[in-house]
Amino acid sequence: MITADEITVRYGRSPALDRVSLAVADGAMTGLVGPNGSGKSSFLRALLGAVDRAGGKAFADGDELSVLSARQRALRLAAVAQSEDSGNPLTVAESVLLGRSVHRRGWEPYRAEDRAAAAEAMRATGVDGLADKAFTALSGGERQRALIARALAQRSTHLLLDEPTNHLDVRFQHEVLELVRGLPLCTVVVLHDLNLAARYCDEVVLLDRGRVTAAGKPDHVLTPPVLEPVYRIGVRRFTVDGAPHLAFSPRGVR
Ligand SMILES: Nc1ncnc2c1ncn2[C@@H]1O[C@H](COP(=O)(O)OP(=O)(O)OP(=O)(O)O)[C@@H](O)[C@H]1O
Repeated sequence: MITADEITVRYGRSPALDRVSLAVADGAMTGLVGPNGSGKSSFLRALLGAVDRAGGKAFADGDELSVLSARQRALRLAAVAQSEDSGNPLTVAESVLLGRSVHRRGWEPYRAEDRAAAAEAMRATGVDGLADKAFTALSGGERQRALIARALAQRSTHLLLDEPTNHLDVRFQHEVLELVRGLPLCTVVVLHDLNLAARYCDEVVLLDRGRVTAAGKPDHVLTPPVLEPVYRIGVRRFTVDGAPHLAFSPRGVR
């Protein structure tokens, strides 16, 4: 379980996140949505300890994240950031195996179970056919799937994904989220595509200018009256396959 309690992040004087609280249950997937610059990535960075918090606390399974060592934190949280280093000189298989580093002590060689976990993660994300290809030679979508494979190979109990569907074609967008939703993990996923959030997330948290504007089931959060003032665009809502489906109209803003 992830619990964030009034997290505040500042870059300089202005707060990028202002007392943001949320809870994600085991096995559940929470979507973090909101306009550009609303603080979504900053929230993930605050959980990961990649930015200093100006206030608040964050817990994974009851343990305060800021007091854990980097290794202890990595055993709990696996992450895929928005843009990851593209200068990686490794093959896909080697890159995915890096997710197992946290399970090794010092310079110990990888064990059979590390290779098995990496192979399973590559199969699950459909990059097993690319195992020997250089990471730098991958397309944007292939690279994204390899990064997700690396995070899955880590076998942490919680997963943080920053726009994991970026660069993915429509089929893989759905496949990746279907896959992630089916994992018995506690997942926070930043999504720009509100229709993907509606379909795959158990809960949605809407951020606006660093604050939580709405939170709850997609059905309750992803409504025209909630979304229109935040995104300042007209929103119409339909139902497709039992999930809310939104259409946007720049001229329709109320
Ligand atoms: N390293 C930084 N230094 C200064 N300001 C920053 C830094 N990183 C983010 N910000 C600012 O903090 C605010 C929140 O940024 P953040 O990247 O968390 O938003 P976001 O919701 O993830 O945006 P996007 O949807 O565009 O990725 C923005 O105003 C941004 O300009």
